Amino acid sequence: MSLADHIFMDMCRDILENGTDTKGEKVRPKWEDTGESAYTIKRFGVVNRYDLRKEFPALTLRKTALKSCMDEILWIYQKKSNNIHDLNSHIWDAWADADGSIGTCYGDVVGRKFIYKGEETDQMDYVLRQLKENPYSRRIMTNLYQFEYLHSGALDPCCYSMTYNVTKDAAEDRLVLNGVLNQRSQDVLAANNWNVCQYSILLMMVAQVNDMIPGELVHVIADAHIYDRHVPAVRELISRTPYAAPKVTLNPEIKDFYDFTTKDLIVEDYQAGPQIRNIPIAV
Ligand SMILES: Nc1nc(=O)c2c([nH]1)NC[C@@H]1CN(c3ccc(C(=O)N[C@@H](CCC(=O)O)C(=O)O)cc3)CN21
Ligand SMILES: O=c1ccn([C@H]2C[C@H](O)[C@@H](COP(=O)(O)O)O2)c(=O)[nH]1
Repeated sequence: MSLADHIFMDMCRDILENGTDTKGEKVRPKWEDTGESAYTIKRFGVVNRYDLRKEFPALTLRKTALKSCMDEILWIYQKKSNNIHDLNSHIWDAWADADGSIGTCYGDVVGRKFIYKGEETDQMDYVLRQLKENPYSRRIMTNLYQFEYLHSGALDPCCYSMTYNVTKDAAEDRLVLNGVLNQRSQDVLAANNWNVCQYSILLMMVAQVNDMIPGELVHVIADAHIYDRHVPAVRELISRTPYAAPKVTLNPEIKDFYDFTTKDLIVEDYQAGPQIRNIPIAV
């Protein structure tokens, strides 16, 4: 039985049993079909730890579209694009303008140039270089929450910072790459495991090109919520019996972060419960 399923089930039960309801309060998101406010049951300050050395944290209660979520993480951190035409899924369509742009958020912010110690770089190149040259630095992070660009982005980034931190596996005499993902807002049914798998794959890619072992992902969520329309689906989902975690690896031939494609993600033995079709997404 996968550990990630247990973490997910415990988090959902905690939100449903101990969370606070935003019903009747002033909230931003709406349901696209009726224009009604999309209320949630929310829990403040959820922290989940995943150890990639034990298993890949894909949910088995239902399948997470691992190639699609890798595609979105490559869109943001590798292609550094803000245009949905560079994305193979349709998850961002509702937020794009007529040209396909989601404005100054996500990939646009990752790719913005700045000068660091006299050289032009961007946030991802900074991380890759620091891990090579100075792996024990405690200053290795990306931060997408840039106040000057928020007004012209389609959505304020939800997963907004990733801090990379290196430890040592003394037995194997190799470095281990860990990460803290900070998320200000989490749609638990639509995107929790989606985001967890994305940043796990990102950690695996960055570890591989630095010859490190992918270690722990610590996911810190400020506002973990279940939308009102999602409650029956969540209750049904967490009543299911999980399977063992799948085996998820990367093509070991890839040595440059910019060479990874979704073809390099190898998913084996992914057994999961039935898909929940047509989850409504609050906009
Ligand atoms: N309310 C809300 N929830 C979100 O999760 C969310 C937003 N808004 N706004 C922007 C992005 C878009 N995100 C999404 C939207 C849809 C799926 C989704 O439907 N995923 C499907 C699979 C899609 C596929 O196969 O490509 C799933 O079953 O997980 C995932 C992330 C995450 N974000
Ligand atoms: O990667 C993502 C992107 C978005 N979300 C969810 C979290 C919220 O439900 C909405 C954003 O609404 P805000 O009012 O801006 O918080 O999108 C997610 O879970 N993961």
